[in-house]
Amino acid sequence: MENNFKSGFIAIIGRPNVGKSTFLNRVVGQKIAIMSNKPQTTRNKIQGVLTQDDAQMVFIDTPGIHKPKHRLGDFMVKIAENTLNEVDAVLFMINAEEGYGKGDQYILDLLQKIHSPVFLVINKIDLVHPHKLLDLIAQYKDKYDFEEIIPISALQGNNVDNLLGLLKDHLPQGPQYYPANQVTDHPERFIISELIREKVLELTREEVPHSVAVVIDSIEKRSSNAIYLQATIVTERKSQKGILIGKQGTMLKNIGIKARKDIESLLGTKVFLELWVKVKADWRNKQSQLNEYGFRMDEY
Ligand SMILES: Nc1nc2c(ncn2[C@@H]2O[C@H](COP(=O)(O)OP(=O)(O)OP(=O)(O)O)[C@@H](O)[C@H]2O)c(=O)[nH]1
Repeated sequence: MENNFKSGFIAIIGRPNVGKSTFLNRVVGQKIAIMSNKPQTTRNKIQGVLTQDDAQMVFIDTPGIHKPKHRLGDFMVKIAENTLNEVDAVLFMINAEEGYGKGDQYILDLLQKIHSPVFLVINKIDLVHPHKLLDLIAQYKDKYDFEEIIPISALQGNNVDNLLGLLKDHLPQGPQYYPANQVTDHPERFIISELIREKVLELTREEVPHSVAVVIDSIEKRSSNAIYLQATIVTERKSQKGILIGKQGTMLKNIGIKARKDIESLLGTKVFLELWVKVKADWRNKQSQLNEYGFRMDEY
C-alpha cells in the first residue's frame, strides 16, 4: 500500500483576483490564505496541504504574476519561473467571466519556458453561460498544450473534486511530506497576521493601501483553552492611522472583533486580542505610545 502513495508539489498561478486563495481554502478546508475582493493581496507563498488515504498534495500559492515594471518585479518573476520548474504540476487559473487578457498572455509566455505539466483551471463558472465557457475552452486550447482543462467554481465547489482527482492521477509516487493533520507549514503567527490584515483591507476599502503590515508582537498561551495575542497594524502615513482607528476607535474595534472571530475558529480556542496602530516613522517609539490607540477586543 505504501508503494502506491502519490504525492507532489503543485503551484497555483494566475492573474490577481482569479480566485487562487478561495480555491486553496476550499481544498484544505481552512482559511489559511488571505481572501479579499481587491487584487494582489497574496504577498507570500502559502502552502496548503491536502492529505488523502492514498495521496498528499502540497499547494504553493504564488503571488499574482504580472509584467515586471521594476527590478523587484524582475526578481519576483525569476523566482516564480524557478518555482514552476521545480513543482510536479502547475495550476494556471483564469477567471471565466473576464476571459482572455494581456496578463494571461504574459503567463502563457512564461509557461512556454517550463517543463512541468500545466492544468488550465477555469474558475468562477457560476458567473458565466455555458456557451461562453465553450468559447473560452476553444480559445485556450489553441494557445497552449495543457495537460487538462478543468472548469470549476472555487466559491461553490463545483467540479473541484474532479480537478483533485485528475491532479492525483498525474502525480508521481512519493512520500507523505507532512503529517496528515497539517494544513500549512507556515507558523500560526503569519496566518494570524494575514487574517488581521484581511480585515483591515475589507473594512477600510480603498482608503488604506496594501502596503499596510501587521506585526504579531506576542502570542501567549495562558491556559489550555485561551490565547493572548498582541498585534500592531503598521501604516505609512498619519492620515491612514486616523482612518484605521476611526471615530472614537470604532474602526479598530471592528477590525479586532472580526479578526478575533476568525482567529478563534482557526485555532479552536478562545482568543484575547489587543490591537494597536502605528505609523512606520514612530515605530521605534512604540512602547511609549501603546496605551494611546490600543483596544482589547475581548471587552467587546
Ligand atoms: N462568483 C465567484 N467568485 C469567486 C470564485 N472564486 C473566487 N471568487 C471571488 O473572487 C475574489 C478574489 O478571490 P481570491 O481568492 O482572493 O483571489 P486570488 O487569486 O487569491 O487573488 P490575489 O490574492 O489578488 O492573487 C473574491 O471576492 C472571491 O470571493 C468563484 O468560483 N465564483
